[in-house]
Amino acid sequence: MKEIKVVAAIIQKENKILATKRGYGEFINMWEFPGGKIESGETKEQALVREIKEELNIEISVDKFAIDIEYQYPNFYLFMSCFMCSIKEGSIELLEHNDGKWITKEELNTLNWLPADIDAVNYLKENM
Ligand SMILES: Nc1nc2c([nH]c(=O)n2[C@H]2C[C@H](O)[C@@H](COP(=O)(O)OP(=O)(O)OP(=O)(O)O)O2)c(=O)[nH]1
Repeated sequence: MKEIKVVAAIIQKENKILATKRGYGEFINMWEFPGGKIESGETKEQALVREIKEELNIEISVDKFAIDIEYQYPNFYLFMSCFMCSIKEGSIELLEHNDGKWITKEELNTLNWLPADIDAVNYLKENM
């Protein structure tokens, strides 16, 4: 079974976090935390900073580890590390997603999240 290693950014601003909607592929129109696959030679933090620049055109600071998630999808096994982040510079442009919104803890349950993200959503319900 193929394994993929991904990093995801839970970007916080005041009491909200950023959710983004996938704009293409197998999971189109489901909500996620922006991020992507770790490339060889990168640390998780480096991968996250690179992915967020590519996807949202902002500079982030990676502030704190949040949660590690493992999830078996039908065609791959996912390892995903999530970090609490904040915006250092720039304003968001959705370069790869088709929607994005700042949501409160109470709104977490209103979105159709990728299945692996349920653990991160539960983490946020306890920790944001
Ligand atoms: N970025 C991100 N990916 C997630 C989350 N939850 C989740 O199951 N994934 C999965 C979906 C993708 O299969 C994988 C992330 O890979 P990716 O963002 O590079 O997307 P992709 O598969 O479209 O990659 P590519 O074809 O562009 O190389 O992890 C999440 O919250 N954020």
